[in-house]
Amino acid sequence: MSQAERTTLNILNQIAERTRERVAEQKRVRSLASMQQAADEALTRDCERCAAEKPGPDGLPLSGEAFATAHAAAPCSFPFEGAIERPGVQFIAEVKRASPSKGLIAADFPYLQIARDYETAGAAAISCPTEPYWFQGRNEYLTEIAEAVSIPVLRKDFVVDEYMVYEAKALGAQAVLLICAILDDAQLTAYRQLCDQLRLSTLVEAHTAKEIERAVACGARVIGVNNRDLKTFDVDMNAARALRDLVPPHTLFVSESGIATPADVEAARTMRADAVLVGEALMRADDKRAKLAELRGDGQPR
Ligand SMILES: O=P(O)(O)OC[C@@H](O)[C@@H](O)c1c[nH]c2ccccc12
Repeated sequence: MSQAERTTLNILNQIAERTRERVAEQKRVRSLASMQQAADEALTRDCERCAAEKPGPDGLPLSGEAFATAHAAAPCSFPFEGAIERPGVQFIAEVKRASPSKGLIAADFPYLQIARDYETAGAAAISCPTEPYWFQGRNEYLTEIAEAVSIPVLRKDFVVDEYMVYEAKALGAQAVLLICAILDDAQLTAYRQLCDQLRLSTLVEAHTAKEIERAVACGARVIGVNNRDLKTFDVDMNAARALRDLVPPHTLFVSESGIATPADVEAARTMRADAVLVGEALMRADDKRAKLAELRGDGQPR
């Protein structure tokens, strides 16, 4: 697609279109089969870790058939979901250098330090954009962050191809964002099920009642409403509240974007959100731990 053709699309579709080109470029460098293998290896490493947490009667990790039986009875958990289903509003803190609506947010970008600060400050999970052109993200940030912290990491990208799901697993993510507005029903279901197989959680993002319906239909266990309309960048802090009741009771609910004050977090609490996804307000704060404590409304930084 030419630059001229691209500029006639809304920003979300521009990013999705550029992402399809990015995946095509990547596939030339590394095949789908090779990416699938890397994802499988990451899954095997997860299962080994999970087996080590279920030692046999002799205290040694289970192996072979004993492991298979124990694993079938109690498969590896989904740590991202475990982290945000804890009581109270949990924080998914975003490590973001730039965004299409705000341009450069953090000229100084010590991403590992930021991720560690979020973890010490009590964030439940980290969101890491890997989109290179509008968010200035990098796959390496995700891999390094996932190694540096023990809380789960969400890969924030514009998934438009199964390749990106395998890649998320290979990079070390525990969760993947799926945006309803750029995927059809068949893709939503296929990618969500693939995530299940790879033991990746999905945060399925909706912005309209119809999209919530589609998110539920694809089997989403975690649904997020983006308060920012990705087609216009307009932020409406009532977007999440307006759609909240359409989300079934046992589905985890995340209010995303525009959260900047303790009152915004309080609003999330009153709408029974399980988590908030916060980027800019944290990224602009010099002291991230103090800002998280302020947002949480519990005074002292951790
Ligand atoms: O920086 P904010 O306003 O706190 O928003 C964070 C996050 O919700 C936002 O980056 C986001 C949510 N969903 C997305 C989808 C694509 C790109 C970006 C997003």
